[in-house]
Amino acid sequence: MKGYVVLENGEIFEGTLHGKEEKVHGEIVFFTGMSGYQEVLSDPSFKGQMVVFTYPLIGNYGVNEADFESVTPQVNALLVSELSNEGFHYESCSSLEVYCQKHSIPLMSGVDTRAIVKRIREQGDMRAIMTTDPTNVSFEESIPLGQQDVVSEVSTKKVETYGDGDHHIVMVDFGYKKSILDSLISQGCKVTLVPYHTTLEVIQGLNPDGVMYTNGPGNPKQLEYLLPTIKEVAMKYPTMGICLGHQLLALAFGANTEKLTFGHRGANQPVMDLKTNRVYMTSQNHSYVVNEESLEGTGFEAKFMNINDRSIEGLIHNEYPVFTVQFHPEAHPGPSDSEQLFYTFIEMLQNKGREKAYA
Ligand SMILES: NC(=O)CC[C@H](N)C(=O)O
Repeated sequence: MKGYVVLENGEIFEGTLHGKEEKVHGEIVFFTGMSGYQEVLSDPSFKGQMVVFTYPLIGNYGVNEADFESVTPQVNALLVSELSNEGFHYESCSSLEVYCQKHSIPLMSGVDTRAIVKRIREQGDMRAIMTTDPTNVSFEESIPLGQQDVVSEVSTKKVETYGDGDHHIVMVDFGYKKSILDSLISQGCKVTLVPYHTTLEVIQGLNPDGVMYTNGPGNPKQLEYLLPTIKEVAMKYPTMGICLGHQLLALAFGANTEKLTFGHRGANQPVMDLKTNRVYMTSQNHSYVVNEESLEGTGFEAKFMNINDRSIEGLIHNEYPVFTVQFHPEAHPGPSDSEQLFYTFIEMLQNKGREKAYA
């Protein structure tokens, strides 16, 4: 069936709509990895977003049982240039189209993805509506960008423990990727997953060795009411923050965040370690960044920088054993160049301080 995506700037792009016919609203963003569509569609940080893939052929290795980042799909819609329905992989158990149909994820193929991406690069991430009737759409029905309350939709509702390692980590869930949990368990951790609004008292009651603040969807400033708790926790326990977790820790200590014109979403973002000048290729998925000037007086200093646009990619605190990354050391999708940062975190717990962090 013919489908359309209507951008907030008024432009309309057409394609073939597979599955769900009803109108879908979302923020339209683009992902530049050549593979990884299965991790993308199940990463809770994409909640509320329609993802355009810049790689022209999507679906060619099917969908398997192993590579989901969460139990259910998270994206609002997918837009691809050419859709492959072959699963050229021994682990494939479904085609992308069948999977999306089964889970009511609207998938549009045959779209001029290059043109949409160029528009987003010029005008920024914007709202969009996917529909079969482009004459009957209104953006008044969709929430303005940065104002959606998406974390409460994806965060766990209960406290659950995974793994049985020696280091006990409380992982505060803003929409965690399964690979973060897997990375911690493989580093010898027992992980207690808690809801995003868990209080300091509850965390203390769990008696952790360290705390992990996870990735998650939306604008970090929507969660301003959590900042006092986050700061108190970080002053008490060795703490690591990934992506949204990084942004929230920065805000908690008094720094500021801002929205990029178009986000970093892909599997090959070059990031420099400012202490060693070593460059890592990283997996990324974010719209917001910590503003460098705002770090003054927070005790945080920049540890990692994006080589493409010089934005802040990670922080280390001068006084407390706290470090953060804007990128995804757990990879999935993308390179695992920076995976050792989980080991750095474990060393930090063992030293009960930051002396060995980033040694
Ligand atoms: N992956 C993430 O945690 C994303 C963080 C935040 N939602 C952003 O877009 O910047």
